[in-house]
Amino acid sequence: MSVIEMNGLRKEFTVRVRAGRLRREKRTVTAVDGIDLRVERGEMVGYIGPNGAGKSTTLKMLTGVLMPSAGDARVCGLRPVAERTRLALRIGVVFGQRSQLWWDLPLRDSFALLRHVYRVPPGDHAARLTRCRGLLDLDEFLDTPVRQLSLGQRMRGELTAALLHGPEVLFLDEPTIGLDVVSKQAVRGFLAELGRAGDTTLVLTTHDLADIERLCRRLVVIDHGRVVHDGSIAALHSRYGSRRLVVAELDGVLTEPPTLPGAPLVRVEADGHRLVFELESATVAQVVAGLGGLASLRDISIVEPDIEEVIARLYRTPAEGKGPLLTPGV
Ligand SMILES: Nc1ncnc2c1ncn2[C@@H]1O[C@H](COP(=O)(O)OP(=O)(O)OP(=O)(O)O)[C@@H](O)[C@H]1O
Repeated sequence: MSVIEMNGLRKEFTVRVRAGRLRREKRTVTAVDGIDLRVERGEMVGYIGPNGAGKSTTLKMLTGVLMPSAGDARVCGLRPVAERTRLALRIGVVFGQRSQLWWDLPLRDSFALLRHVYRVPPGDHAARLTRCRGLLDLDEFLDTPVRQLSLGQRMRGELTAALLHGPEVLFLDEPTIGLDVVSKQAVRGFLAELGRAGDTTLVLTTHDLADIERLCRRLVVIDHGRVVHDGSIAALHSRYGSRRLVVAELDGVLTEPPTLPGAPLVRVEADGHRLVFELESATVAQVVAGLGGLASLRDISIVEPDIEEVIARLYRTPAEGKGPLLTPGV
């Protein structure tokens, strides 16, 4: 059995919108539009999409905060809303904008309280806390009231709080939003370590694609509440035709642009001393060999395709049958 299952999961909101100077009309906003997805134990899934795509709404349905309008979700075999209390013992949730810590208490006391809330055996609690203290460098601010923590420190506290009861699934909504480079690295390193251990399933929404590149082998992209891509980052690159580039620095300048089979020349820079080729079917070795016969090579480098660029292209591509987000209500 998959640890997360969604079958035709759908969520609509009824909103009132202005329709003229004094009139207001009811409209239905389709936030999640029939998602079918399975996540297996130990997977690390990046769940991304443009603003308003339906990411947070999906996570809220999976964590029992929101009731689906239609379809069905199961997390750890449980129905999130109907079995919310049981589910809470088996999942951890970190929502970047919200806190599960006690504002006036030092972190250490929040952690102690959580042990009682979740009825965690003292030995398990102590072992998990020791691990988090080491990996997330908590010791410096363990005795500081949460209200005095910086965002990065608080986020490290939130991650710890979400893990102390040993959840099987961890849902993270924008865990690195607003963090400085060092805190981001700490959080990513910690999550990567958690993923490597293999017993926690991770679902992560983020607008920071470096999070995804660092952490997730599987990428689910949603737009207008529908899945528009489900697969690896490499699959995304090949689907959108993004290829690696080879940049060759030459000692001299060629009189004619070189033609290399399987590696078209995409641009010439530095007054002809730098040539950039796209690797279509040729290998780097073939490009080097082909160029070596024509000019003296000073340096060669490979540029990986830029994920930001691919994702931007994906967001701009209209999904098949993508309807308007707002439909008149009934
Ligand atoms: N409580 C609500 N009432 C009405 N509309 C809502 C509600 N919550 C979300 N929506 C709408 O549902 C759509 C999806 O919102 P959601 O917050 O799930 O998107 P998101 O992908 O998480 O976006 P972001 O990246 O901006 O956080 C949006 O059009 C949003 O305005």
